[in-house]
Amino acid sequence: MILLGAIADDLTGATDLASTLRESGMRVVQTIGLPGNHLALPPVDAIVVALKSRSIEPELAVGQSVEAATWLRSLGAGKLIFKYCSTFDSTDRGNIGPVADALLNALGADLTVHCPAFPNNGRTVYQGHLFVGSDLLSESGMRHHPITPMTDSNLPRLLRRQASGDVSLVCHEIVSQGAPAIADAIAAARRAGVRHVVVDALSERHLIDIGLATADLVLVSGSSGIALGIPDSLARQGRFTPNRDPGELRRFAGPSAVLAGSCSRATLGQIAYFKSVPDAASYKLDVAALLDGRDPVDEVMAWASRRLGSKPILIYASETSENVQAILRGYGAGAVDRIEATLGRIAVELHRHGVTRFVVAGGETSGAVVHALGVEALVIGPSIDTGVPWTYATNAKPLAVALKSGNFGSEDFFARALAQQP
Ligand SMILES: Nc1ncnc2c1ncn2[C@@H]1O[C@H](COP(=O)(O)OP(=O)(O)O)[C@@H](O)[C@H]1O
Ligand SMILES: O=C(O)[C@@H](O)C(=O)COP(=O)(O)O
Repeated sequence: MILLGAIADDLTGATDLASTLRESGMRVVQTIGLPGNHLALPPVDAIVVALKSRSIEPELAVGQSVEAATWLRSLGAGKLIFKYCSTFDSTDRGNIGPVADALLNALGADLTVHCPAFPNNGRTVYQGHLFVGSDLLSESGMRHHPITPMTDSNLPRLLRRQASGDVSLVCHEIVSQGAPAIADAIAAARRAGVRHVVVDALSERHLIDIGLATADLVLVSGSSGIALGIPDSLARQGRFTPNRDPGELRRFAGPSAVLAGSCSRATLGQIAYFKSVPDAASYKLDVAALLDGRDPVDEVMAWASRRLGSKPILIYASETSENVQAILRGYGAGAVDRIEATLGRIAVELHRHGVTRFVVAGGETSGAVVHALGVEALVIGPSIDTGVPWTYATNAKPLAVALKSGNFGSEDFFARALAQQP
């Protein structure tokens, strides 16, 4: 039996949430999609189901999310989290509003809260407006996102366009008074027939208070920040005792490797830093040659096998956004799938050559790599950086993976991750 279930709309977002729960003393497993019945799981307090539902058709996202919710409830989860991106990645068609509505219906619940704030990564909500650092969401890089361009920062307005039922705001003036004031405001919203309540949050303190104030809600939604207060609120209800070591660092013998397909600014900085580390070796895939039909895997493996075990290695396809745009103009949108598939095949070859620890940069890239490696579920270990833990495959021979959302991690992330797993 589990206490808590979560449905995440992407893989690295799921890992981010799972890591937040683990940091509060929960034993957590993340499944890659909805697992089959055969999957054997260790005893855990929470399960996070990582879907890939952020940008698929709303009907599909709704179907998969409800199926995941039904499974999590059948395992005993008394409370569910719907995790989406801290930049509220969605369009007027969804998928945040439709999925939240469908989950409310499936759970027989009347109201949920929404809070994408993630203060540690600069995402805050003030008067219902989402900020990325000091910029409104609509003035951040997210306004140019290729699939979910965010041109409005007003969360209640965004939700009114996507969801059914009334939307209201619990603003900073109330949130800053603490959990009882937030709970009163939510109760008033419920009496007024509101279905979706956006809650301001500028700090982790606010998020913890929101967790305490929503103890009786069966569904909460937001970024990983929404989970900060939940273990504590379950503990206060006498339902959870934090584990002293909820997912220890596991050390596996064998070499390690970094694979990067993310082209985000943070990842490009991490690659540049890694290349400056004495003794580290890096290999840049010739993406144009790959897309012209030359298979690079044998060449990469010849390069890697000379270094495996003696040096930390990085293999990457990542490029600046101008170069990526040029590749996409030249080779079409299908290019990204071929790059992802190639990194997946390289991961399989490296694993066959004894690599037991992978650091992977990029949400889609991580999906391709864990899929290629046949990973079905990951036990969550200690965090390397905000939102990025070491994780351990439950069904493969010794295999540790650190899946990094493109935007996450400090400059020395790769080197630091590998240093934790010497
Ligand atoms: N040189 C390149 N040119 C074009 N696309 C690339 C290149 N390198 C990687 N990609 C693709 O860019 C995408 C990056 O997305 P993702 O892995 O989700 O990273 P992030 O988390 O930063 O968004 C992947 O689909 C990857 O295959
Ligand atoms: O909430 C967040 O910012 C992350 O958990 C997340 O979902 C990141 O998504 P990608 O940037 O698409 O990896």
